[in-house]
Amino acid sequence: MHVRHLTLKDFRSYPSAELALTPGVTTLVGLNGQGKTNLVEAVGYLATLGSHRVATDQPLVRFGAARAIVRGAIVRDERETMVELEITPGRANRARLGRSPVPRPRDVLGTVRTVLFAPEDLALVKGDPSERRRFLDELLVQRQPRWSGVRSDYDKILKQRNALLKSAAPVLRKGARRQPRAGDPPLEEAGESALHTLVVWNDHLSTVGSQLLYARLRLLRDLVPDLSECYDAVSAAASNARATYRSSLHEDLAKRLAEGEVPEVDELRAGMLDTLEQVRPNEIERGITLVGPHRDDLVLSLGELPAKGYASHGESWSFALGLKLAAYRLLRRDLGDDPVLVLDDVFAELDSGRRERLAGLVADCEQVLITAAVGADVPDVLRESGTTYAVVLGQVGPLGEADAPEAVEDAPETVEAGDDA
Ligand SMILES: Nc1ncnc2c1ncn2[C@@H]1O[C@H](COP(=O)(O)OP(=O)(O)OP(=O)(O)O)[C@@H](O)[C@H]1O
Repeated sequence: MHVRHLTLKDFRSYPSAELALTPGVTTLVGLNGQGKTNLVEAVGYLATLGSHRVATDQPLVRFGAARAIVRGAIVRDERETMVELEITPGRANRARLGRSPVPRPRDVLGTVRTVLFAPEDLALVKGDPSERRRFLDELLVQRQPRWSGVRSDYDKILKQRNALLKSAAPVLRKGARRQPRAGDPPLEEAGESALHTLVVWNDHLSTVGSQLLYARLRLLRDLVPDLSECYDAVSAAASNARATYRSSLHEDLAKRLAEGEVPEVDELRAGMLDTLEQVRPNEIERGITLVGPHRDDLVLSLGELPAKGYASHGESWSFALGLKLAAYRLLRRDLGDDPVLVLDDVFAELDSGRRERLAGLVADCEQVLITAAVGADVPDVLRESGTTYAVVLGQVGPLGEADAPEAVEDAPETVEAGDDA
């Protein structure tokens, strides 16, 4: 698939912009702060309803404007679909597919799929577990959009359960060490009722949580062989790069998951319920849910060593890139179609060997969107086979022969993108 046309209205720094795109490689070159990343971020938003740079929508709306619009014409199997998202912070976002509004923005997921690699992805290796969970879950949703609903259900249940743990802590403490069984002496009424409510939330949490966990484990099983290959291809080393699942379930089950086993959903659900019972006093003490996919992690390792804390800077880059390229391959295989590959500000961070090898790996992708402050950082093989634009103060124009930053500053005319004309 590819994006044929991108329209922005009050998105980031753009009052308005129209950008025509073609299959193959498009490189956007410009000095810092000119609006290159804003353009590819918009493409990513169409695919994920989120940004790789910020967790909320507010910064995506041009400062002073009330709402932003991102619209893309997406071509897949020679059929074109228009997808439009209206971003209104503080209110429900709206979406259209073709000419028709859809009930919820997430109904457009799957129209365009992207794999985006950016400097922020270094956090996949060096950052908190939440970064790796997000990577897995976003890939899950790109693979099968219905997981977006499951994720959101899980988050809602978790929120409610945490609220209960906090609000009912004093009464729950009294019954914390007790399993409610027939014949037990009664707790005082409030404690009894809170405990039963907690048991109901355990049920919801484990039902939805086990589905999410199962989906993650299957995804990981499919991703790992490509991860090792992609890492080696980028770094030209035989590294044995691996990713294993670290679960918050009880030790026996967690050990099996770490070994790559994917038990049935029912077993995961039972394991989650058991573990919730075990940790109940601790949960009540702390007022948070300690078991479930939201507490899990992905352990990345190179040979015998964990990547986090041990991998060099270059190795960490290769690892993050390996994960993203593996995600690309997985989606390509699953969909029988290429997602749009976005490489945002990546080449400047890589040594020349990694640049050239990455170029070789992505040259056959249906559409690759690249941003770079210095055009010369992007391997010739990519720039020569595709189109290069200069981005200057939010204007996108032809670059011509030269690609030095000075030349970008002097880019003569602009096409397609412009002010609020
Ligand atoms: N919501 C917003 N409203 C107005 N301007 C914004 C908004 N968000 C970001 N900007 C501005 O957009 C400009 C361009 O940002 P962008 O990240 O696209 O630059 P870039 O060309 O990719 O630069 P770099 O090479 O440094 O990564 C920045 O100067 C930033 O201040």
